[in-house]
Amino acid sequence: MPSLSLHPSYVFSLRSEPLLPNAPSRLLTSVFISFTRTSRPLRVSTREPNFTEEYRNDVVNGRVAGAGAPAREDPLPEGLRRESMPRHVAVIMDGNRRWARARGLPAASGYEAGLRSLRGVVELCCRWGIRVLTVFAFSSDNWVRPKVGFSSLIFFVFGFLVRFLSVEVDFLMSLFARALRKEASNRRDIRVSLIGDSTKLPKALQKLIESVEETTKNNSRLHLVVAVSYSGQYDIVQACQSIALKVKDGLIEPEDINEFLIEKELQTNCAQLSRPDLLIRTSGELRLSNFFLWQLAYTELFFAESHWPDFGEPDFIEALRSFRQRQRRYGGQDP
Ligand SMILES: CC(C)=CCC/C(C)=C/CC/C(C)=C/COP(=O)(O)OP(=O)(O)O
Repeated sequence: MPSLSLHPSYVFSLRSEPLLPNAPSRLLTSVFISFTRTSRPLRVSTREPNFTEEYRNDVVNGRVAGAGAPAREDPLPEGLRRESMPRHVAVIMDGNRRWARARGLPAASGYEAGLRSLRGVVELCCRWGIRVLTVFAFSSDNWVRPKVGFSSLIFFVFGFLVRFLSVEVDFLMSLFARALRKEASNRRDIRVSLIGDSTKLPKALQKLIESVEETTKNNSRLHLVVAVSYSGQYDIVQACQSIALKVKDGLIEPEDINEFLIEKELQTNCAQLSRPDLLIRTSGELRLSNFFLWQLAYTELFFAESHWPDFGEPDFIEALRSFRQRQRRYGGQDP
């Protein structure tokens, strides 16, 4: 549960688990340590723009990453059809803390349960031929959440107030690191990418991300994209900054700026992502919370009541069945 950054290159995590199932008391059971350092430069896109009509044609003709049918798939559950499955599903994994709070557990237990849920959804995407899964794991706005400090450490060492420590940021970072390490060693056919302002992440995590992206870059069954320290506004701002620099350097004129150019500079385009076909948000909240703002222009939205740790196969099937009923017009005429 508590997690400390005692040195910029080291993330030191302690996790507590209940002694007995459903018991309110918690004892320490495990310790995780991670280290290394580096920084990751922002990648510059060289892809052609893909906006609305062009983009739709690209998807239909299989030119967008994640488009086209994969080779190995399970039969689909009743009510789903191969031709009406989304290629790219994006998820706002909301409700982890509420799930934990409802059980008298610390926030960290909610995130651990959320990670288990994510593993289940990744598995289902692989089985059902969904090619891209983007998960909103940590918003640029989440940095204001509690981070453990020295006083918390003292409390912790003396065994007091353990259940009141809310050290979400560092814990989440160590959870990402563990999950990434596991993914890199799994040797499944899954490509993992991260989008977001990686310069804000601990150096050890930046290094790990770089190596996982490199190790998995040729995998093709599923592209799992984790949005960390990401927000839709951040993405648009960094795209504008990049365009402004090009204007300043005389590479383009202000009149050249259009939707294609902006889209080209977005981090999603740099990661060679198609736009999401379906966005799922769990936990009953009906908002976008600064996730993909540009990219959701023609995305179908589905809001589930379950908290993310409870989101399982039946919920996913319900979302996909709902997606199947939608008539997508991309702002154009009826089909
Ligand atoms: C490797 C990897 C991607 C791990 C996934 C871990 C995970 C489930 C992260 C979710 C993070 C997050 C801020 C969710 C929002 O729920 P919340 O904390 O705001 O919950 P609340 O709405 O109940 O307060």
